[in-house]
Amino acid sequence: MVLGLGLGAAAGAIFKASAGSKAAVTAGAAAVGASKLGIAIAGAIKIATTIIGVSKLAILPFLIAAIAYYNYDLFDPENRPFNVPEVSLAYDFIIVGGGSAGCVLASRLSEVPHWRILLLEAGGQETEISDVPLLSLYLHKSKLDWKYRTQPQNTACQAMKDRRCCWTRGKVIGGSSVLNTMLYIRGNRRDFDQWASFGNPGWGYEDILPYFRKSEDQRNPYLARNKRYHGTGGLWTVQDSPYNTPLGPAFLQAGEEMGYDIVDVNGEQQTGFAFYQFNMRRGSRASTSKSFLRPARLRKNLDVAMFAHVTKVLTHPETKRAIGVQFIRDGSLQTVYATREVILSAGAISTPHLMMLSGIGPADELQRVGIPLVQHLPGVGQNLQDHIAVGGIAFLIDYPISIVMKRMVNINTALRYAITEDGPLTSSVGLEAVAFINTKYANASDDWPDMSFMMTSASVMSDGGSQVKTAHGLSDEFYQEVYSEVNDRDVFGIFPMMLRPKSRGFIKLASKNPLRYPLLYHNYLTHPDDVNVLREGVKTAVAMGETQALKRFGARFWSKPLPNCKHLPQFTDEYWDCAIRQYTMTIYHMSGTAKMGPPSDPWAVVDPQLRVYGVPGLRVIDASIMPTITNGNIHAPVVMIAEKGADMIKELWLSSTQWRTKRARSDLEPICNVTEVAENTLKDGSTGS
Ligand SMILES: Cc1cc2nc3c(=O)[nH]c(=O)nc-3n(C[C@H](O)[C@H](O)[C@H](O)COP(=O)(O)OP(=O)(O)OC[C@H]3O[C@@H](n4cnc5c(N)ncnc54)[C@H](O)[C@@H]3O)c2cc1C
Repeated sequence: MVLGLGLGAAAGAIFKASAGSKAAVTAGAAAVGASKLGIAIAGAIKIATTIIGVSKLAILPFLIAAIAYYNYDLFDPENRPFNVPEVSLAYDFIIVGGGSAGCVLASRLSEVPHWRILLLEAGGQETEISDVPLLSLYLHKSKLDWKYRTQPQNTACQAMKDRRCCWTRGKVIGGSSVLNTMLYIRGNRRDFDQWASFGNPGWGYEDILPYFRKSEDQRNPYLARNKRYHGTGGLWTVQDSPYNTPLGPAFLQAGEEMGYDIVDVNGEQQTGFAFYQFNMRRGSRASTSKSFLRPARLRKNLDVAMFAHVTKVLTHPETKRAIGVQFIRDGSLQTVYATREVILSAGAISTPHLMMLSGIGPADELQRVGIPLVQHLPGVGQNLQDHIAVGGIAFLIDYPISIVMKRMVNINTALRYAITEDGPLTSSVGLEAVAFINTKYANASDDWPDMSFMMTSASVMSDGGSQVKTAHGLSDEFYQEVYSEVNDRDVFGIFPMMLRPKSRGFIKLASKNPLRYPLLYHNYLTHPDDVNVLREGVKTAVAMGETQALKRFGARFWSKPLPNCKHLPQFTDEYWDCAIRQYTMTIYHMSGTAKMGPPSDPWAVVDPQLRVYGVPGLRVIDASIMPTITNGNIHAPVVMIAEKGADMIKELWLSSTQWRTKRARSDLEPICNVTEVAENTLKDGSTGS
């Protein structure tokens, strides 16, 4: 029906809608004129529908028209970052990858007015749709996603097409923070104390806690009162979801029934149940691009170049110093130089990939594909860690209260989202509450739980087998047999997520062609302890459906036997051991592929200052540096790493004698002479393929 209205009519309908709540918008609209506004709305609709595909969601044009009208860009004080058409010959710092970490770095480093910063990002701008929390699953497999798939393996993801897990990654300014579900979880103090104990001074919990507080703008006054753990006034908003179903409080009551406390999971004690804290601002996504980069967009010393695919880090042939990068943009191979540092923030897949393409990595692996060795570092691409959960653990209920997409996405909810910034569209795909609990394999007195429950007022069948199934890459046969008969029914779901996996995957090169994706080996559930913990997690999740708090809604576990496990008696350990290998769900927390460690650790790729061993002038600052994955969703720790990384860079360059001496001569003079470096590099052929 909405599509039938057509673009003009949809926009027209919006113009007629009551405009009262945003005075500034109304006043501004008069000044700009309806025709310009109409053009802008049409433009927004075109961009967003091209990216997502209009056939997927009939409401899309109307929703975008509403958002574009009520949040009209011209009046947004924090508009999108500029995309420079050309980059200069050289910058002080080049940041590769404008994702979660890259945007934080660009913002923090450009605070130093005499530094020139370049941020190179392979993707383009965010869209109106990527702002809408309920619709994030529509971004998977869209143009904003790199669409990685792992190599087929027998240990997990057996229910997926070709037995390959889908590893969604953001290809857009803001990176995976534009596609994620915005859950704000810092992890456990023991994670960081363990990092320090591995030989990484400065990374203990008390060292890193100030960096969590620094970025945070906690909008829940009750949580914000606790100033030891929470910050206010930072660039990154953390708020409660504006929309919860009655299932949200029921999850917490169920937790109490099970003997757990209601806690602030980012505070003193992690073990317990809580409502999620979200990186949202006024009900919309607070990506790192929006939160960190937009406030810096007018800085003269910061250039952001989008659609720039970096293919190689250039190193000096004698000193091995990183001196610049090559990238493909507008169909041509370009070179740009860094006079101080190149920083890799391309994420846990692309960062090790780029290192190997540049000759930095395991010598035998580079030799295999014919890349000349610059620095042998066996740990590059190894130590790959991720959090996995079991998908499809769903409970039918008797009341029409859960997130059923058909019911939730309509003109009313679109207007509610655009005008009052709340309603079902502000729900992050139904995620309402979180639990950190102990299976029998954890020591409960440690407050270092080994299992997290992500509790949702929806599940895989809540959109009738369309987008969730596609996002997770489930095969048609599997979905059809297990879930199709409960399409669009009211349900809730629990994703039991194993927190400290012992299995380790790896990444290797498919070829020396930089545009070919690397080969990804997840190795999920190859360690028997992981199987034990995940199995116990599933059993506890199923048992949780038996609590009074959830039984009140008529909760009953959807126990259709899984195709490959039918031969095993249901509810036995053998059955669960089979089941967890079917609908194995990544929580998209790839990390650890360029791990931080002391020089004595042969697998360490970066030192505790995040500098790459053996390659001066090159740092890695993103999820790759985690020695071990943190105990919870990892986005907040990635932002913390970037905040700390930026400070370490400032400490080095703003305090070093070298810098001060140079600075005395001229504030703008770089450490090395760009033209000289460029000429030498070209002469010795380092810029070649
Ligand atoms: C679907 C999804 C849901 C998630 N949900 C949550 C959640 O709710 N809570 C949570 O804590 N965590 C969540 N995560 C994880 C979290 O978002 C990521 O761990 C985090 O964003 C990683 O940050 P990063 O900076 O390491 O990488 P990214 O944010 O992925 O940034 C890497 C950037 O580099 C760019 N890039 C890559 N290669 C190149 C190249 N060759 N040239 C130029 N640019 C390049 C990419 O396009 C991207 O913008 C989720 C992730 C996904 C994908």
